[in-house]
Amino acid sequence: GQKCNLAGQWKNDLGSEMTIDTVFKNGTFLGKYLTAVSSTNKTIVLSPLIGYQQLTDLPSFGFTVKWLFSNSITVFTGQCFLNTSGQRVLQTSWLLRSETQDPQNNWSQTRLGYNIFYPL
Ligand SMILES: CC(=O)N1C(=O)N[C@@H]2[C@H](CCCCC(=O)O)SC[C@@H]21
Repeated sequence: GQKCNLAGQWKNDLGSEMTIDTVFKNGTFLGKYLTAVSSTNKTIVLSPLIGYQQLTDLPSFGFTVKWLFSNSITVFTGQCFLNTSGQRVLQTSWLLRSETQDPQNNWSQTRLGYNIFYPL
């Protein structure tokens, strides 16, 4: 059985909220991401995500968010754990890739971070 499924609503310490809709039998899932922070000055809007999780007890996963308010993409990867109280926790790393018109700026367009998500 699946101890730590990704389906449901999640929040991280930045205050961003994520909803993972149905996890299909092959581990694919769809969802939505409402970020609380942005590297742009654009108005933040709910953005779609697509991902895969393994179908093990404490699954590894990956997903991609296509931001609808900025020309950038974030890819997340991580694993689902249970804390000592049996609560699900998502330990993640991410890469935020921004777009630049000038290839000379390519070196500076990828941000890396780590973040933990808790069930909402
Ligand atoms: C979980 C976490 O750390 N993050 C989160 O919840 N929001 C920020 C970034 C939002 C990017 C918005 C689009 C843009 O600024 O181009 S994705 C990684 C980071």
